Amino acid sequence: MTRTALIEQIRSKKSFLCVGLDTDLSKIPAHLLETEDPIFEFNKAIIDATKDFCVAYKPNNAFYECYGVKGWESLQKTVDYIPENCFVIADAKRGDIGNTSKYYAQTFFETLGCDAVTVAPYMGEDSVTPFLEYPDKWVIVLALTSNAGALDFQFTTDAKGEELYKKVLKKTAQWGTPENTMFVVGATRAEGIGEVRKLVPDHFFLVPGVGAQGGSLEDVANYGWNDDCGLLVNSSRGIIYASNGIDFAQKARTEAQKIQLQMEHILKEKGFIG
Ligand SMILES: O=c1ccn([C@@H]2O[C@H](COP(=O)(O)O)[C@@H](O)[C@H]2O)c(=O)[nH]1
Repeated sequence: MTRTALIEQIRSKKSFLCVGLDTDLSKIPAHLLETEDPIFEFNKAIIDATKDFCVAYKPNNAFYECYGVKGWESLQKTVDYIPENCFVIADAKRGDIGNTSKYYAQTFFETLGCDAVTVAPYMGEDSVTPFLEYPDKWVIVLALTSNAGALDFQFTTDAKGEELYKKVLKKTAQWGTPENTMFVVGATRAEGIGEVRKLVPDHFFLVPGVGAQGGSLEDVANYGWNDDCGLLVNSSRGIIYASNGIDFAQKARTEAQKIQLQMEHILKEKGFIG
């Protein structure tokens, strides 16, 4: 999906919500466990229930790969089921020497058919550029993450007092363009989002950390907004596990709609939609 098409989806759905498909067999309703493919059946119901309120879905690979071939099949069926007008992110956090990254790119863009894949940039330019060779596909670089461990490396400073995450941003932004590169910035780091926005004013951010991790949507919008919205805000557990009963899909729909309405309000306030 192109940037223009993504922006158009945000305008028409009045939403910049990404629903995270972190589908955990120990958390899904018991009745689904009796089906042939419980992960896919759960995802299918969640997608049907939330597709009116979000512009993106983000399956996290860990929840699928742990089941081997069967997990990959559930993932492939899920990606194939996601409507055409939704942006699909493989949250796989890959990146390796160039000739290996090339095959990761093939996996997520050609075989699986996702629009974007998350990449850890620690191995540098040759580990990221193979993902940038696909037209209309995206690399989403980990920049400032939402977890406690972000403090271990990302905020460490050099002799001039510059934090590592800022160096990573400045460098990785040069490898691609705002048409094929996004950055992961955690919602739990509101002021950090503002710092990142200063360095990369034009790029989209994928922002995990609202909902279960406690980040604030208002803060994200205040610090991370740009003229094209520039934000895809993810919530996984807060939506998909709103209930673990028979009503799970309906409850997920209600949660997604709640966030979409807050987003609509923000989009109006910013003058992005009428
Ligand atoms: O900094 C990061 C990068 C990735 N994630 C991922 O996003 C979702 C968040 O799930 P919630 O249930 O909404 O907390 C999950 O897949 C993480 O692996 C992140 O949280 N922070």
